[in-house]
Amino acid sequence: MARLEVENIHYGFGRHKVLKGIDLTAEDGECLVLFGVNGAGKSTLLNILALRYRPKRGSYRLNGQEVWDNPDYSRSQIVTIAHHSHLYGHLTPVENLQFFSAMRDLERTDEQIKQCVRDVGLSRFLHRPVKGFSAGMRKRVALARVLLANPPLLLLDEPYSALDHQGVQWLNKILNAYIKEGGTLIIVTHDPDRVAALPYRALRVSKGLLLADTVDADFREEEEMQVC
Ligand SMILES: Nc1ncnc2c1ncn2[C@@H]1O[C@H](COP(=O)(O)OP(=O)(O)OP(=O)(O)O)[C@@H](O)[C@H]1O
Repeated sequence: MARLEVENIHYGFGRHKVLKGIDLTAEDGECLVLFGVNGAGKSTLLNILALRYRPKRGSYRLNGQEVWDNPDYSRSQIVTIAHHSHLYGHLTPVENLQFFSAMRDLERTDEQIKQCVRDVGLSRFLHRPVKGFSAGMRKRVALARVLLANPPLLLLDEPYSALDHQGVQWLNKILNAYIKEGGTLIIVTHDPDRVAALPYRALRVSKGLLLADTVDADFREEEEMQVC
């Protein structure tokens, strides 16, 4: 369970100001989907929520606690799946998950770990090094970590990329169950069709701010890419 409260977050790279006063709240069992044009700042915001980037201004509280007061504990409450799946290529899915479990002090048994790998459709690949895997298979291994950790807060950056049709359906089933059990989920995607099966609140990162996604399509088409 995670209740997020973000207030007035600012973040930039050098002189390039990307986020200019982000306010965001998310409750237990809520799914937020972040949309926005390329370069709007969606991944930057996710990196802040994952405590990879520390904003110079603003506050970020998780269950009432300022995250930067105890960053190690805060990180232990979060699993992030970003563009790069952060797997060790020479290790098998089971070994990758054993390592992840040890790093997080999850104390999962080998059987629990194997079951998570089976649950993402990789039964035949339990003991093969990940370096030979396709992008979609790697994504499945990364998502097996979500099943293993069952974190209070889950941050997913383009989780559907590289997944086949069956993979998308399977992922949405897992995410629906996660939300129902009270997990808090934030997804970045460009594709509303992919998340249509989820009960979500749509937000849009635009011009450094986070807005309810009520802007009509004509306006969106006029939006320019916000790259520097
Ligand atoms: N490490 C970095 N160093 C410098 N500039 C960066 C860095 N990361 C992102 N930016 C810039 O910050 C802005 C926001 O990038 P970000 O990746 O957050 O956008 P995004 O909304 O996720 O885009 P996309 O939809 O293309 O993934 C862009 O202008 C980008 O060029």
